[in-house]
Amino acid sequence: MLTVTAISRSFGDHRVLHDVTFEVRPGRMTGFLGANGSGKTTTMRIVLGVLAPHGGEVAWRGRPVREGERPSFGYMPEERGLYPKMAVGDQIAWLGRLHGLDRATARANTERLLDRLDLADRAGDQLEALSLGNQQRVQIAAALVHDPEVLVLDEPFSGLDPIAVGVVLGVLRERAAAGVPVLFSSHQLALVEQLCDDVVIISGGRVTASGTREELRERYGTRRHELVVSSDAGWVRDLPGVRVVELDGPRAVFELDGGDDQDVLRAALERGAVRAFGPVVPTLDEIFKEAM
Ligand SMILES: Nc1ncnc2c1ncn2[C@@H]1O[C@H](COP(=O)(O)OP(=O)(O)OP(=O)(O)O)[C@@H](O)[C@H]1O
Repeated sequence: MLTVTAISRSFGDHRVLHDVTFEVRPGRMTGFLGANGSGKTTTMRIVLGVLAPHGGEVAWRGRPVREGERPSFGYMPEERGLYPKMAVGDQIAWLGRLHGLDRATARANTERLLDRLDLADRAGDQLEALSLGNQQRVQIAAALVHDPEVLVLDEPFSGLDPIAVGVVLGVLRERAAAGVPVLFSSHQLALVEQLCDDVVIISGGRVTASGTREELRERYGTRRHELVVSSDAGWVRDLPGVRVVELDGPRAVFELDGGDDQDVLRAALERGAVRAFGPVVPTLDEIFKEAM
């Protein structure tokens, strides 16, 4: 388990992180969500030891990790720092060597990863000759070549087409299944909704919600209910203890304000057929807006 406890950080007088606390569990994909400037990159850089916190602690397997002690972390930074003129295969293998792999293992890992990322035929090309999406796949290979114990990826899916998302996701899921905690940031809520097991939402440098995807849905989702009947549902507005938030012909979405959802169902059945009835499962987008 990777734990981030009460991390704080300022730049000059500007406090950008306030007691940031969350965990990234082995074998899980954890999505790190936040608006621009909310503190995702700063947090990730602290987790990686690229930046020192002003308070708090990062621990891996129960032991605090300090600067220079993170050789087995794989990092994909937001500013992609690879060499444009160097051949893709040489570059990945060289990064593997920098992480302490012997030459044969570095080569073998490079080949396996490029093959897995559908880049085998581009190994001899200069990085800059690749499309941006393919360069991004190379970045993933760079973060993974040394078989890291922990993966931290800043916006790994931005700019990828749906096929590339699937390829990269497959590779990351494999690592997660092998027991690696995977933390990745993203703005693409719909994508995160499909991909992640756990979610951490950060706003203004504070964690405003965290938990499994299902927990967040439950926590934020039990308030709204949907009713679909066969004629106009306007009568729901007159029920006591019910507040209608959306009304569209036969469909009403309502919140309970002291009322009971089963009373609403009974009232609907007394009037005729009920086509649908139940709690509305919120999208991550709705949870995100509420948690901001
Ligand atoms: N080196 C720095 N010096 C001064 N301020 C900084 C520095 N790095 C980050 N900040 C500030 O810290 C805040 C958080 O930035 P950060 O890059 O962590 O946000 P983010 O959530 O990753 O944003 P984005 O989604 O836009 O990448 C911002 O207000 C930013 O201007």
